[in-house]
Amino acid sequence: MTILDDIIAQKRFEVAEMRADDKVVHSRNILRPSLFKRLYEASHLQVIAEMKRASPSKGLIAGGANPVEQASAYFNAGAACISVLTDKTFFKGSFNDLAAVAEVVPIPLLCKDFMIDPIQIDRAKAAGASVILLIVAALNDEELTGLYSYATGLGLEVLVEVHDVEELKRALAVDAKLIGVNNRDLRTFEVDLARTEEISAVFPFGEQRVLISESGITGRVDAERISGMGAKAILVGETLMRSGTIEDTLRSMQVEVTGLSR
Ligand SMILES: O=C(O)c1ccccc1NCC(=O)[C@H](O)[C@H](O)COP(=O)(O)O
Repeated sequence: MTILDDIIAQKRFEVAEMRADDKVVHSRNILRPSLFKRLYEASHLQVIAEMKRASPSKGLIAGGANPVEQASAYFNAGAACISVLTDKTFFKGSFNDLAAVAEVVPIPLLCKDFMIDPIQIDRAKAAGASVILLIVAALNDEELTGLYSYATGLGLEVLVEVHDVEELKRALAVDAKLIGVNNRDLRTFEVDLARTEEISAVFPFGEQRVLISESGITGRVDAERISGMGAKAILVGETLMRSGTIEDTLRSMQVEVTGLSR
């Protein structure tokens, strides 16, 4: 069993609980700008800034973090999108965190969770998300297609996460526009920015798609390296959560995109 298997087993249990319980966290439904458009048109690397208290690989990162304060700092520094980890068991997050952030920032909002069932997508939307995550490694082709069309049918954008070229092919088969490469192997926790390099070498940049690099990004030097690969955005959690100067740290990563991205 890998950690991803453990997480998915927990999600099956949570989905059963959601079906039995009609308690839904609602947020005001604010119309948010398109994340795809924002990233596609960007000349500088955009930051998807994550609210992350803990993780399976690092344990406690910022246990007492306040999602509203964190998101406000991200917004003030020009984040393109805010990602909120809503998983409770492994990341100490919640849909309440997402709903609280939705109340205070007007930019795209990503519900970062391990989606295996439409009811989770309903909950994400109700809590104010405008973007959801689908992890190719956690879904078969039928599930990926079904959840992708369910989410887009609700007017949500979908970030499809891949880790290798085979998974990229599966993401392209559902016509994903926002494709994230997770530099962290979710089975072994090994982090290597070369994962984004590998995917960027075969990425169809000419087809109105954007490449996003996720995980293990520690600062400006990493951002410069990734911008040279043609990625339009980075998804950053731990580095921002541990920073004593969140706004400066975030701004330092908004470097010019130097790679071929269109
Ligand atoms: O972060 C983990 O340990 C982890 C383990 C298993 C599944 C997912 C995991 N993280 C989710 C993410 O994708 C990251 O939170 C996100 O990309 C930000 O990563 P980082 O900047 O390294 O905190």
